[in-house]
Amino acid sequence: MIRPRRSLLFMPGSNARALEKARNLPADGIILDLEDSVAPDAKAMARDQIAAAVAAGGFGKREILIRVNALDSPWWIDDVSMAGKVRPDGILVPKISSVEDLTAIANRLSDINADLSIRVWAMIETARAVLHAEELAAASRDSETRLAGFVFGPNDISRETRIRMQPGRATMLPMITHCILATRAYGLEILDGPYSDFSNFNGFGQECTQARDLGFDGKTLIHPGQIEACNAIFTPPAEEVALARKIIAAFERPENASRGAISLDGQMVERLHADMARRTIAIADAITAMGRP
Ligand SMILES: CC(C)(COP(=O)(O)OP(=O)(O)OC[C@H]1O[C@@H](n2cnc3c(N)ncnc32)[C@H](O)[C@@H]1OP(=O)(O)O)[C@@H](O)C(=O)NCCC(=O)NCCSC(=O)C[C@H](O)C(=O)O
Ligand SMILES: [Mg+2]
Repeated sequence: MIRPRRSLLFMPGSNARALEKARNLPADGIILDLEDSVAPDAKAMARDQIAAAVAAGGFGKREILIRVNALDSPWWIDDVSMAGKVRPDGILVPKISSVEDLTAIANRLSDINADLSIRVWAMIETARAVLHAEELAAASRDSETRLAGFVFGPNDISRETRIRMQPGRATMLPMITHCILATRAYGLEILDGPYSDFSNFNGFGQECTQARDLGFDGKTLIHPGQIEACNAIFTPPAEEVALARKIIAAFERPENASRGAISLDGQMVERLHADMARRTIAIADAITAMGRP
């Protein structure tokens, strides 16, 4: 099933007001954070607050992920145990660097008999994760890993590697493309990292457009003011959807039944374009079904 993931909004699990607001924000998904946005002495309170919020429900069709703490922290076992009980759509695990890390999470989920519907998302935000991106993506062939996709983490990458984050992201493009290729080779999804300068709407729009064109499925966000623009940029434009329907209709005509390539409005169109068109329509229909812009 195709699920729109244009916009996934992070919110600190310690911020009760943000958790309450989440139920009415037009993001495709919500990431309830226990990691970097929560101070060490607030971890337990945030865990309880997230558990209560997810158990209470009311998030509609929004995808709910819980970002647990990293495997080298003292909190991750309690975080994963809580997530296993309250059954979000998935958990997002920061600083995954090896297949062994994925196995540790899978084992913990299995030990607590966590529902199989809970998927695992890996943050790719260490040098080792980028270097091993293909190996990590390939681990999804073992269904026990529950791996659904990657979320790129530019801030931690920058912290560890000293590669600077710059407008246009020239410094990070090679690794971004490398990660996108790894996910697509194994049929996984990938979301872009957040844009921290949340009052810079121009810069944010440019980064969303770039993310879409690079092939990301959507972008993670840090402020509600980023949702609308992000949704608009990742929504297939009406003319693209109309063209997609035209391509499919053209291949369904009896005279084209045995043709691989046809001419449509002066352009060569092949069956691979019909495959792409079907995906565009599926995404557009899924967005419509969510009932929000
Ligand atoms: C960035 C913020 C700290 C800014 O907070 P604040 O100054 O309070 O914002 P506003 O006054 O503009 O807020 C207006 C209203 O919107 C609500 N709000 C704000 N942010 C959120 C949110 N993320 N989710 C839900 N609601 C939110 C406020 O409560 C106000 O509501 P109201 O009372 O009705 O007026 C703050 O936005 C924030 O904390 N953002 C999330 C930070 C976060 O989660 N960070 C972790 C993810 S990013 C990361 O970890 C990097 C990654 O791993 C990497 O390595 O790259
Ligand atoms: Mg990070």
